[in-house]
Amino acid sequence: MIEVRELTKTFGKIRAVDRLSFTVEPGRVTGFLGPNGAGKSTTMRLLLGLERPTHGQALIDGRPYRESAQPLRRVGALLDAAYVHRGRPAYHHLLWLARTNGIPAARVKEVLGMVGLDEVARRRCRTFSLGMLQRLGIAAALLGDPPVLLLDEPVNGLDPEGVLWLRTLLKGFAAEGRTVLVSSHLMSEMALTADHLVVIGRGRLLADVGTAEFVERSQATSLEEAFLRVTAEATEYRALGEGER
Ligand SMILES: Nc1ncnc2c1ncn2[C@@H]1O[C@H](COP(=O)(O)OP(=O)(O)OP(=O)(O)O)[C@@H](O)[C@H]1O
Repeated sequence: MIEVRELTKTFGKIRAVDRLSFTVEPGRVTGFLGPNGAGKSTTMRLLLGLERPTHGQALIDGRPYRESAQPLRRVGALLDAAYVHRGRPAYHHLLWLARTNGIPAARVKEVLGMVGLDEVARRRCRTFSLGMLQRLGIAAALLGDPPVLLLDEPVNGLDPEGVLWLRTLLKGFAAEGRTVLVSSHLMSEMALTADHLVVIGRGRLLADVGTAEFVERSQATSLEEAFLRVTAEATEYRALGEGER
């Protein structure tokens, strides 16, 4: 389980995450939504110990991620697909990750097959398209067969077959009782993939609710409409509040 408790992160005067609290339960896909700059990536970076909270806690199974001896076996994460050694072949990128986490080399071939990159595994990462890099990043996240997946906009750049494959994979993961947190701006895809949503705006929690209920509550006909309504209302409310102070 992922737990965020009263989490706050400021960068100078910018409050990227603002007293945010939510939990991500196992057994379902949780979509992490919010407009540009809402604080999704910062929250994920805090969960992975890549930033230190100004206040509050970001925990995975009750502990900070930094304390893991073999982190890839605990959490599979994809934050930025371009964050690879460009001169290294895809196979070696994964092999290096596997070796540092006590994962057998045979698993590298397995995940390359799972993400459909086996035929290009010996090519250097710099020759990869965005979609291929995303697949490589997902392969890295799957290496340790982790109980928790944390993916920041993994759908970007994937072709239609890749989008369907990822949707099936995430749902399958959740059905096995694992925990999945996935951010995306693609509302139609999130409507198909996510059972539950955590929606944030300007670092604050706007909704922590089932996907169907989120749409119903906003009296919208689609997730896109509900999302636009909820985030616009929050912006108006904040602007009003700030004007009154
Ligand atoms: N290292 C940093 N230094 C200064 N400001 C930062 C830093 N990282 C993030 N921010 C700011 O924090 C806020 C939240 O950014 P974040 O990237 O977490 O949002 P996001 O929801 O992931 O956005 P997007 O959907 O555009 O990816 C933004 O105002 C951003 O400019």
